[in-house]
Amino acid sequence: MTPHIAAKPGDIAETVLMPGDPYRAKWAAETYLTDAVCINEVRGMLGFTGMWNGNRVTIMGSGMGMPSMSIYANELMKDYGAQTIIRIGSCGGMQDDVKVRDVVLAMTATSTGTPSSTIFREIDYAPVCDFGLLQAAYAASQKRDTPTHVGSIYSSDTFYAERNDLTEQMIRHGVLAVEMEAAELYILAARYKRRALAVMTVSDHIITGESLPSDQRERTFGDMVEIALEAAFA
Ligand SMILES: O=P(O)(O)O[C@H]1O[C@H](CO)[C@@H](O)[C@H]1O
Ligand SMILES: O=c1cc[nH]c(=O)[nH]1
Repeated sequence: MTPHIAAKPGDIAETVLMPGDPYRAKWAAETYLTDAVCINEVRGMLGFTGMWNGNRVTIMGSGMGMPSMSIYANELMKDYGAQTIIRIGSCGGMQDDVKVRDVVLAMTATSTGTPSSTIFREIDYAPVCDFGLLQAAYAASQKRDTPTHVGSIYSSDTFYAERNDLTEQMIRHGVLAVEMEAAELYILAARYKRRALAVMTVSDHIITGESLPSDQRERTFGDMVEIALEAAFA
């Protein structure tokens, strides 16, 4: 047990899928896992362990933002031995050809800083995903009709951005989408020598202003869950 996770040692699988939303975790576990058991309810951060295609998987919320992701990813990697964490998130499209409901695979995540920034001092560290997971996720995506984009994303500290100039620079430099957790997840995976990837569905569009309702963000992003599961066990 840790301050934020009540699961017993062994209750959490080596492979963990993490949406920000704990109720997306519940939906994904009910939809894709067999014999799923709830392994955490502390602070409402629901987590479930079950089986997918003969493989043991945990699906657990990370909360919103990098400080929250940092707490859960640290405890999962350090105290529960998680070897692979795949974020299954929503994101805001930042390019004209990245449409709502498309899938984004994040090779790297830019930020203005993460909870880990202080240890890097003057280094502008470049967080990067696990290449094997990325390859496998891309292969899984190509078996589906949903358009999938691979490239860089922006891990922001704000959902309601006030700095339009930063958004403009991200768009100008080809950043595909904005979300709020991947950069810190990639940094922690590098530190603990584990595998990480962010697989996301576009829920909003920064240029067009489109926005899906909360029930769709919670329960309809199945392609990304399937891609993440296939990639984890490829
Ligand atoms: O849908 P999730 O996985 O929470 O991801 C995105 O949605 C939240 C903001 O609405 C942030 O956590 C952002 O990263
Ligand atoms: O962080 C996020 C997530 C979804 N959509 C956004 O615009 N931002």
